[in-house]
Amino acid sequence: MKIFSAEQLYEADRITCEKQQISSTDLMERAAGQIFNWLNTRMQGAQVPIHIFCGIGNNGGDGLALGRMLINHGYKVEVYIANFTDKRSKCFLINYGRIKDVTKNWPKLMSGPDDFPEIHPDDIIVDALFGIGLTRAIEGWVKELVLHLNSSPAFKLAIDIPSGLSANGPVLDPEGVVRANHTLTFQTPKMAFFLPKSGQFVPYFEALDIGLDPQYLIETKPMASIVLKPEVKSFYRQRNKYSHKGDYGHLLMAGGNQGQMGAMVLSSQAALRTGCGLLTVHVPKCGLDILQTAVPEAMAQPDLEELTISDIPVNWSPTTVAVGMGMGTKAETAEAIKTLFAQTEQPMVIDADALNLISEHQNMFDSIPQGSILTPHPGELKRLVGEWTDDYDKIERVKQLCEKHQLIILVKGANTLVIGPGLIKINSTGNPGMATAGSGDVLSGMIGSLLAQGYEPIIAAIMGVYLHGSAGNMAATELGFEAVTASEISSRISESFLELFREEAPPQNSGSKE
Ligand SMILES: NC(=O)C1=CN([C@@H]2O[C@H](COP(=O)(O)OP(=O)(O)OC[C@H]3O[C@@H](n4cnc5c(N)ncnc54)[C@H](O)[C@@H]3O)[C@@H](O)[C@H]2O)[C@@H](O)CC1
Ligand SMILES: Nc1ncnc2c1ncn2[C@@H]1O[C@H](COP(=O)(O)OP(=O)(O)O)[C@@H](O)[C@H]1O
Ligand SMILES: [K+]
Repeated sequence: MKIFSAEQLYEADRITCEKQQISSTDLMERAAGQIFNWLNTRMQGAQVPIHIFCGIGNNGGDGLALGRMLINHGYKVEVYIANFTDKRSKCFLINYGRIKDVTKNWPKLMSGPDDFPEIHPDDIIVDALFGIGLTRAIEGWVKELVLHLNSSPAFKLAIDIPSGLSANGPVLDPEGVVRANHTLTFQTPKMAFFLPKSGQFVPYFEALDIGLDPQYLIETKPMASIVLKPEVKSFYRQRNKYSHKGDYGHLLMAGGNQGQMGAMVLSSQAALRTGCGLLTVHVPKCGLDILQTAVPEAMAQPDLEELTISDIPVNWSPTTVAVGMGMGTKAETAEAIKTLFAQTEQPMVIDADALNLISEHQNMFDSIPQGSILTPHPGELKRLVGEWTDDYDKIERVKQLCEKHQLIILVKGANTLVIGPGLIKINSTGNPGMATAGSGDVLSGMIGSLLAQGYEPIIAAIMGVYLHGSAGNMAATELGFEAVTASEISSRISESFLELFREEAPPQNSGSKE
């Protein structure tokens, strides 16, 4: 599913009106109609007071049009206008006129805190103050209005985007954002819904189809796209009946040091469960027995050193390499990584301490094989790209690094981003139970395994992240967030593959029909 910027959505609106020969007021009518259908399906005429708070732009116009539709269907509605300027949009004005035609209870013009209404906890608030046209933080008494709405426990439904959030820009003032319980957004989700600082304001959302021009939506390169099951399923490659283990790649996994051998155990198990044909682990001598006992399927190649990694021989040409898990950052390990990069051309997975070493020796960037996948957690990422000012600055820094060195870099967390040259993919699986020791090691093993099986690096990254999150979701469903451990995620990798091919139950009632 694509994510467009506010600018692209305005363009989509314009082209839609032009091609479908409708006015922007007609398009607003369609949009408000979808919100009405959604509410009407759920409320079935219930006389719960609905308070609609409108701004003076087109988001406010949506609120007015919705108010009229609800009034026409006998709902109990109060409409308020935050009358902070007389620069009202055309569609707002048309809908302001139209609502006056259907009720004697005209919208109440608010010009300060004295006009704020009391809201009963069981009422419903509709937030139509600002949409994607927000250009600056909400200030003055309108901000006080947002605080007033936020102080109410009433259910809050945001139209298009919670007021105070930018569609694709940083949060300007976290206090001045409506804390909506649910957001009904038009056509496609907004970037803000998926990034940590702004996503917290969008706990639940649904995208309502308002019939924007399909050609524009298909042909326009989005700023990002969300990875959903059908896409991952399309990547999956069936196994040939006559295939043998040599067809599924030989992964070399290097890492571990005294006290952190578990990371390698977790990665190895995850790699095997993800399907690579052969696995060789390279660990310091002290880890040999641990690996051989915990993961009997893997072959083990001991380092020359007892306690740490000092060389990673690849003269036997593994299909690919995953390096760094629990590896430590000793000087001899840095040398081993440098040699590994110099001797390897094919893309590899680079995680954890290998990333920390690269951060310490920035000249190593130039020798990382192109197409390699870097899997930093937030701390490692900060060391790689420096301190960022906001989520968008973080993405920009990662994008630049990807382009400069032709790499794929993950921004891990809720909605992990897979960023590659010219592309941002947003993962849709995963849960906070996965914020647990070793879950990143499982992910590296999975991606390394997919890479070894011949999936393109970008596909291996997208697929690995999706399946890892899906396995985590199954673990959380069965165990609850707190009891999710990396091993529990790993043991559900098989389920995550099977789930790709499970048929969905048909939707009950989407509420988004016209
Ligand atoms: N045909 C269309 O263009 C459609 C527009 N739609 C609605 O239109 C919305 C966008 O409408 P607008 O572009 O009119 O913008 P908004 O309604 O989001 O904002 C209104 C105006 O407020 C001003 N403003 C921005 N930040 C402010 C601040 N902090 N304090 C005070 N004033 C501020 C801006 O000049 C902006 O134009 C969408 O989010 C959606 O709800 C929908 O009806 C779908 C169709
Ligand atoms: N709140 C969250 N929601 C979803 N996934 C999460 C969340 N927190 C962490 N994760 C996932 O868990 C993994 C954690 O990786 P990482 O921090 O590298 O773990 P470790 O270093 O312990 O192996 C990542 O894949 C990340 O996306
Ligand atoms: K809004």
